[in-house]
Amino acid sequence: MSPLLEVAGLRAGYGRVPILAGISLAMAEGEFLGILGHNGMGKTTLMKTIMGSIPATAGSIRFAGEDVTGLATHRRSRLGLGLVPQGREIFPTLSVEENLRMGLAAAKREDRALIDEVLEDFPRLVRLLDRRGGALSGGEQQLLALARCLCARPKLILLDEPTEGIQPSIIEEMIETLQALRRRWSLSMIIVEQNLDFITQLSDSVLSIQKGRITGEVDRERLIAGDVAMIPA
Ligand SMILES: Nc1ncnc2c1ncn2[C@@H]1O[C@H](COP(=O)(O)OP(=O)(O)OP(=O)(O)O)[C@@H](O)[C@H]1O
Repeated sequence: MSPLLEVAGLRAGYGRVPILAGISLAMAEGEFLGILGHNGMGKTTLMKTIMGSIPATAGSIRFAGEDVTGLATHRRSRLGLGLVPQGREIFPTLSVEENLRMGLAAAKREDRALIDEVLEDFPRLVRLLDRRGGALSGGEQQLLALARCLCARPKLILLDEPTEGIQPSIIEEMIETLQALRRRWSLSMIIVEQNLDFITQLSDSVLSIQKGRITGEVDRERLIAGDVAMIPA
């Protein structure tokens, strides 16, 4: 079976500054792939280039059997790519419910029932539907960003540093939510993280990224042992 996502020789950067130096990776449908790397190694740039908000300067991105390298972001969304961005980017003055409606904009059909289905996996958000996004805790905002992304029914979610600045109790809840979503929906996910425990619990395999290159697969036993000496800063 062909991979759901296939990235080959991908290069991208900001102006004349190259950041991604030829990234290649492939993942199957249903897979949860972790990408581990320190600050500034190019994780967010990779997510944005796959999503299309940063143009690729070389290489290719194939998703769900199509070459999407030159496609606009909204067209990639329609094909089933979804991004939960670093820093969450929820709308602070809109209510939780309104934020979820914004997620419907990327959906194939704008249907309130899509929101209700998503909320079944987010009981904490059901209690907060009328609250302004800006009045939620960081962890609640992260759950909202994930739920908003799910409203568009993505096949592949790109989850960029979801644990950044979030209290441990909500990180546990996020792990449980993601595991439940995985069981209930046919989802694939790329999880970009620095949090070893989070990435280990959720990923089928983990790649390390350094200075815009994938430097290899991280050994699972060493990950579980918390031994990250092989990923120098
Ligand atoms: N808008 C921008 N303009 C210029 N350089 C940028 C821009 N955004 C990021 N960079 C640089 O690109 C490099 C990779 O950044 P990126 O955000 O992809 O890293 P990261 O691995 O996601 O790390 P972090 O966790 O700190 O976000 C860094 O050196 C960063 O300073």
